[in-house]
Amino acid sequence: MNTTVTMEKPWPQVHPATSLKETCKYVTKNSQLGDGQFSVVKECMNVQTRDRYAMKLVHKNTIKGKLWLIQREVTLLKKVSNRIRQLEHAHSTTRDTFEGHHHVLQLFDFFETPKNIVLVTQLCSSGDLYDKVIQAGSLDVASQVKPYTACLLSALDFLHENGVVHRDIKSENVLFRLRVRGDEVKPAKFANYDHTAHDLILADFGLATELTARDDELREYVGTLSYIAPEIVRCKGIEKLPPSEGRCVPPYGTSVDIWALGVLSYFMMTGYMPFDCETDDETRKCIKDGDYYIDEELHSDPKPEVQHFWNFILSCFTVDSSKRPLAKDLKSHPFVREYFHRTGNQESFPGDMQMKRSRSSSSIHSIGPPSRSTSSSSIISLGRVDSRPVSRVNSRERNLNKIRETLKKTLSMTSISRSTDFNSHSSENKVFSTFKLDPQPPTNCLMNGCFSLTPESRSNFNTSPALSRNNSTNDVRLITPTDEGVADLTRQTTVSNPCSSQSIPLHTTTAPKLVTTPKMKHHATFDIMMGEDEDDEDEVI
Ligand SMILES: Nc1ncnc2c1ncn2[C@@H]1O[C@H](COP(=O)(O)OP(=O)(O)OP(=O)(O)O)[C@@H](O)[C@H]1O
Repeated sequence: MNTTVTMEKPWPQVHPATSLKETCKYVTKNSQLGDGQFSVVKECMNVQTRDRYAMKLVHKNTIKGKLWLIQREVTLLKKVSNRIRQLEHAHSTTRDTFEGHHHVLQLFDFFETPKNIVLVTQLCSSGDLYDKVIQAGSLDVASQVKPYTACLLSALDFLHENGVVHRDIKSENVLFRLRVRGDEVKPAKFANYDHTAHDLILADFGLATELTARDDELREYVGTLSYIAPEIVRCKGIEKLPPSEGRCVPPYGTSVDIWALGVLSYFMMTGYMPFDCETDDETRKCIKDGDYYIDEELHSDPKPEVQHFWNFILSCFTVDSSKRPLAKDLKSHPFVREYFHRTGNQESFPGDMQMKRSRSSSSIHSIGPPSRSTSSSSIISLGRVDSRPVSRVNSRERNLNKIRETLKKTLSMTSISRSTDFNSHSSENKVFSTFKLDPQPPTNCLMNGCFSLTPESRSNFNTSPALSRNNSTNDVRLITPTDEGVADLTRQTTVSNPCSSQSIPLHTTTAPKLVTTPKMKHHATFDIMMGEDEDDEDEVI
């Protein structure tokens, strides 16, 4: 995992003109960080602050009729990000090793262009957990599985406390952020676990939803098959039932994320999925029965952390969701509790002796490493969306040992010492245990989802650009052709990127287009470089 601390402020060479002072302008790299079913994600830079972000571009054509999905994602990310900032401003920290709110993807800005809905988020360019597990074969239980699980638990606790259920916890949605501050490097004496856990970010809120009072009726069949809880499985086909019958299906809540966390921890530990079978129906049956594959050799490993792991999994895989522990309860589980400040109330968990064995283990379970879940493998069978066939997440590779031999790399744990007692939780080790959120959002960021910076000028993504701009009441001057900053910017055709020696093109049409609309505000200037895609020609807002 590349955890290089990046301090430089590369790419665009914008004239430090004061006329750009209030302009929020982004340029993107041509290459993609990733893509999803509806979106392309690119690295971008605010040309004024030089802070680097991820820019998720959701092409409007791809979400026709499903705009509400993006609206929901933005609403949730905005709520969560606002809450994170509140906590930051209040200097609110716990004595836990991980601050849950630091590990949830932050939204910095969002706006709409004629072609795209654009989300500017924290940059997580250090890979994802899926790749980390696949490359290693499986992760080290003490130094990796435990802290990653604890960190995710902390993030889930934060989300659940704030009424948000993620519904798509999986390794592909766990990213590692770009480090932006030099002082985040942990001194060796505290590095008794893989400190990339501090970079871990839970992303993709595409299926997340808020648990309002109304949402005690969460009965949507959503998620990714390998990770869904039994109560979600029971919602399959609910949209085809008459309403009276549909209401008889028990609703679900935040505990679906706890189940998925169990699946994810299991995947980290073993490199394969607990419930996957040859067919989707078999997988669903195993999930409903809580029938997961147990490797006898691993299960009988007497190491305390391994035994604690199995017990943790057992707790997460409690089939009866009303008995499944909450995130805050699991923080005191022996598997992860060393990362959390101890309170008086210690949750009791079932003892190892009560652990049940998988009844059908190897005969039906598919224990090959899973193939990357593409976005289309997320189940989205919501009433208002066309049901799509559920594709399987996992490949059925059987030759586990061969693949493991090929893929397994020796984990570099040489810097790991085991001397620190994290139970003592001195404020001293806390200093190095989590990070300060950075970069701060640009002072002129939107956060109101419109074309202008003014809160008055709100957009619900359907507002026409002209209307949105007209509503702006911000007293800013218009860009004129003689605007020094813009002129400088637009004179450039390429900017050399010191990092990659790649040229970052800056288009030349910005200023003339901007000045043709008299009411357009200075703030509403965004340059979105879309790369080579013909449809993605430069956009000016
Ligand atoms: N903040 C980020 N930093 C770096 N890469 C990112 C970031 N957000 C997303 N990505 C990359 O882009 C991919 C797609 O992002 P995301 O999952 O949010 O899009 P999506 O359209 O919602 O996808 P899905 O169809 O899986 O729901 C991710 O798998 C990841 O590789």
